[in-house]
Amino acid sequence: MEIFNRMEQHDYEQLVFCQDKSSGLKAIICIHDTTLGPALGGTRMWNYATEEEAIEDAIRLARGMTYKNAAAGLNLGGGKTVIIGDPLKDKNEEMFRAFGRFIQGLNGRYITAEDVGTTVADMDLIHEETDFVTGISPAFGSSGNPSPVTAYGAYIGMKAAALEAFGDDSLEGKTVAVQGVGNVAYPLCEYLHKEGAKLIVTDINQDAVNRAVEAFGATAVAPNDIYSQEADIFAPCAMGAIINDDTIPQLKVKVVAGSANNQLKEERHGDELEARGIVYAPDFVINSGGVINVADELYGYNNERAMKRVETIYDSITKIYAISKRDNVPSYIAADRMAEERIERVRNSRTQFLRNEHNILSRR
Ligand SMILES: NC(=O)c1ccc[n+]([C@@H]2O[C@H](COP(=O)([O-])OP(=O)(O)OC[C@H]3O[C@@H](n4cnc5c(N)ncnc54)[C@H](O)[C@@H]3O)[C@@H](O)[C@H]2O)c1
Ligand SMILES: CC(C)C[C@H](N)C(=O)O
Repeated sequence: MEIFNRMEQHDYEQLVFCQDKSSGLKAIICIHDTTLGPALGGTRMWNYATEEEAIEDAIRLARGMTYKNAAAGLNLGGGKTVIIGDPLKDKNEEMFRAFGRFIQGLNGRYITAEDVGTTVADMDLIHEETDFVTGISPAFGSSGNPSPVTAYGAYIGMKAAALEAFGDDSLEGKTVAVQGVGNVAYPLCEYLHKEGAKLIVTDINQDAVNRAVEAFGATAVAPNDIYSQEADIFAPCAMGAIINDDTIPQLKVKVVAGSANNQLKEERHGDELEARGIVYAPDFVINSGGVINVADELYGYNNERAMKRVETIYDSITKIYAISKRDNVPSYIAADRMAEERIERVRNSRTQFLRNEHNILSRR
């Protein structure tokens, strides 16, 4: 990979490689854009097959956070970290503390939180070394695990998408095919079950599947069969790039709405969904509940204030469909525009000179 060429696409600011031999830490922090504020984005731990795959994931996820934070109205830029390793086997205290020191070295340009493969306990270890971490234990006055809040945001975002597709936002009697029943999707299934939706679930982890079958009477299917189910809604809640040339022709649903990041393998797959009349709820908007919740910690966590902002996901998804119709563009483009316009407006208003400790007037 030509790293600088790759960074020039979409104008990435910084890529940081962190290595600590004694703990086995191999982490890549990517800061995409800090126009709106410090880059906030989670840390993913995953057993990547190659370093290139890990870099690519960090890069794609970091840009997603820029758009997510901008669209959510947060004063935060976008970044993300990937740690190379198996979260079930390779974690240790020293690793997360070493990682915390690398974050501290960035002096607030990057703030972390949970993502796939990391937990509140991991964030607490990072917190031993730096304050630039969120999603730490409620015992510290923090918001804890963001996943249940992400799930709530995904649920109300799905209702907004249902309104667009079916003319009614009720999910009662609708069949939802859920891919991955992990930290976000399990509480999402709980909301759906409570509303009377029928659930079809899959996961590569059989225990996760069994839990959902027992708790919600869900129908279990094999991982590769989830795309072709006779369902109303497909909820991707596992990994990215699952809306692609192989899966789109299998879809029989009217809505794609789930928590996974980077659902579209390429942008043209968003065009393809639109061409098939499938209502797509743009991922970085529908899954922004978690970051909205952890970002509130930066002001001194207030659950009521955070949840009020999470509620706006419904209106944001509705607004995206309105922009999509007004501008005659697919919903993923409408969502991108919403985020990009905010970043550009702030970028332009930041051109005035502001005196601080590091400029030409600092000794005056
Ligand atoms: N946790 C959050 O607050 C949050 C916020 C925003 C976005 N997201 C995104 O939502 C998605 C899920 O996050 P999570 O925190 O629930 O992660 P998780 O690891 O708890 O759950 C993911 C589940 O997907 C399963 N899975 C992985 N690959 C699969 C496949 N090919 N087929 C079926 N199942 C598969 C895993 O076994 C796991 O049970 C991720 O893309 C994450 O980036 C999470
Ligand atoms: C909680 C967040 C900071 C990170 C979350 N994993 C996301 O992708 O939005």
